[in-house]
Amino acid sequence: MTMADHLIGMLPPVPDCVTSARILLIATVFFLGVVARLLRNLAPHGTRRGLSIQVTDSAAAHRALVEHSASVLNRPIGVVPSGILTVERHYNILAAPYGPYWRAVRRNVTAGVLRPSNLALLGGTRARVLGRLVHDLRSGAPAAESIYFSVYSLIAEMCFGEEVVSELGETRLRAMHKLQTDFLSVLPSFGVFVRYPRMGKLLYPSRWRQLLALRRRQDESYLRLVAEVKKSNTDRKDDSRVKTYVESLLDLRILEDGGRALTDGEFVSLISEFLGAGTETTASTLQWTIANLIKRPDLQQKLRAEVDAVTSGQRSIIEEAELSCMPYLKATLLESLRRHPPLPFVLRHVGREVAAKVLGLTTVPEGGAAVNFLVGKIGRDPAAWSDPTEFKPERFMSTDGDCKNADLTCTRELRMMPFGAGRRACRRSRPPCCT
Ligand code: HEM
Repeated sequence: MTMADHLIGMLPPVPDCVTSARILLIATVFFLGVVARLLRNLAPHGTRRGLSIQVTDSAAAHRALVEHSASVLNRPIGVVPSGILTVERHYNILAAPYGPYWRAVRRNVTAGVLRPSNLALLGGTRARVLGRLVHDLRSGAPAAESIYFSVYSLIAEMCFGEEVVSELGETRLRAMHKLQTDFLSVLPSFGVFVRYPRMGKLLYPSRWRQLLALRRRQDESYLRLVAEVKKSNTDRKDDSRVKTYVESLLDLRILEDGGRALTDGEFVSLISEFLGAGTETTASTLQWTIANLIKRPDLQQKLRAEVDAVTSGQRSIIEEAELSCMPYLKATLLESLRRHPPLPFVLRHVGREVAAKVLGLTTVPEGGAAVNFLVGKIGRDPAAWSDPTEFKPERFMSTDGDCKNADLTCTRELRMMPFGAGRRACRRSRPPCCT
């Protein structure tokens, strides 16, 4: 007997037409209930309304992400917005399931373009981009926009190379940056197509068309640049320069998958990720750091004194090697990453057994659950940090107190994790003075 039958059974005998009306009413209420639940689950911003577990305890995060990192290797596909691009296996690194492809593309970026020795060779590019940023800010250009575009230009050069980017020109580079920000701002609302592929397309046809159009524009602009990198590579004799990200992707072979090269779809996903992940995180960190320095002229003065000491007050550019002699700059960046981590949480798919054993959760369904590790809250935990909401770089200057909390690798213990933790952490992309 269904719930509707049960309810009808409880009704007193009434004329037929009234019974039909009641059945219709009950059926309508049930139907509306089902539709309401469905729509709640299809919430436009991609937030999962089902089982959502949040971890704010740093010891539990360390146990799960570091001590049991071999068991929590994947992100929950249905909840990661970029998962939408994986429908045809066009994985980026972030969304790729653990396996040969993930290992190959991750190793390629960490041991290649983001290798500290490689980054050290980019001093000239950084100086040029910084010079243009200072010029833009002095001429009154909007600060946030200028910071984001400067970082984007730097990451674009690391991706395609100086020659290809300068041939592209500023107007077209700005258009590409706009495409990237448009894409990132609507990406969360596309999560619905990953969780409910058929129903999502049926209920949100215009959003689906918007996704396809954005992806097509990415295909067109990135693949054209890949072709130009390929062409300029064949013409070039000089091997001493820094290898760009696209060059490394062109050389990459997935050995455990028959030694295949990357597909066009994978190229587009990986380039989009590199430009997006590299720009948003770095620019947001810079923006928060500058905002805090503007609010606190006393901190600005301390930093100025350190810069003057290193450059003897003569130069506006700090060399890579000099960064290790700048403890106050390091402390300021660490404090910025602790107080305002660009990614406020990291996600993992956690199996039922690990959830019970490591996190003490006994209600996780058989297939496991999505777990949010709240990076922001962990970095502001009053049990681990004194005055956690204050912006105090000094906490990282002493050899005792909060200073011991600065281990960004989270290997031994975890008190802040702006770069995540465990095998899926963002490695090798830390600011050079914070490694
Ligand atoms: C201030 C700078 C940055 C911060 C704070 C940051 C933060 C993060 C965080 C929190 C994660 C998730 C880690 C986890 O799940 O445990 C991540 C992953 C990732 N980040 Fe970064 N990131 C930064 C810069 C960059 C840059 C410059 C790039 C590349 C150009 C990059 C590429 C990636 C990639 C590819 C992943 C996915 C790693 C994987 O799933 O294996 N990040 N990042």
